[in-house]
Amino acid sequence: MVQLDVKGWFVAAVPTVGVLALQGDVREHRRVLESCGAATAVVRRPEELERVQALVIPGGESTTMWRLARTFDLLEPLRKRVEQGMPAYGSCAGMIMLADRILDGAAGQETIGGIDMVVRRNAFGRQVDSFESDVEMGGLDRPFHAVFIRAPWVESVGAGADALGRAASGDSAGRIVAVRQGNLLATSFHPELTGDPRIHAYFLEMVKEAS
Ligand SMILES: NC(=O)CC[C@H](N)C(=O)O
Repeated sequence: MVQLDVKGWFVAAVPTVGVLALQGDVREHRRVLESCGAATAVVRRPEELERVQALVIPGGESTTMWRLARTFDLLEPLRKRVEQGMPAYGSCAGMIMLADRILDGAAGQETIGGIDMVVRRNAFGRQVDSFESDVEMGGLDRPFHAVFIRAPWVESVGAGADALGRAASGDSAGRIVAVRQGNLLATSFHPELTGDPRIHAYFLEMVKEAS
């Protein structure tokens, strides 16, 4: 968003971070982003996508998000923006949406893609529906206490993607749960639910570097 002062002079270009609002915990992400000083907007239509400089894809249900993205003619515009380098962060269902390949998807389930990784849906959910674990994250000063809800895990990452975070405790210790590839970031867990803004702040640094 280009900002003008009262006389119409250009003062600064402040990136607006969109939150994909087809389904999922949109409000919680907006709250954390805004607490970190970001300007946010909801994205449900292609015109709204055009007006944002970055995008957060919330947790929820990836099969529903995929179907609604098709219905609202958003899937191709989302793919195009990601290909053009728009910074995007996906949490849980959002991680699934950013994966190039998924396992245990619904019949015909499509993603936006962009991160060279294989993500297994509901992987942790086969053990327990939800749990908490510390995550060791590259780029963060100390472990992140993370909440997982019917969460995916990352089976493998390709050469271009960086396994940024791994579960540090419990049965799933060592599993990849955070990945970065260029301007794209994905986590299996829900940092918007725990009151620790460091993942969102990390993403906003990525947005700043890209703009
Ligand atoms: N909390 C979540 O976002 C769960 C993700 C969900 N299991 C899915 O497949 O999309």
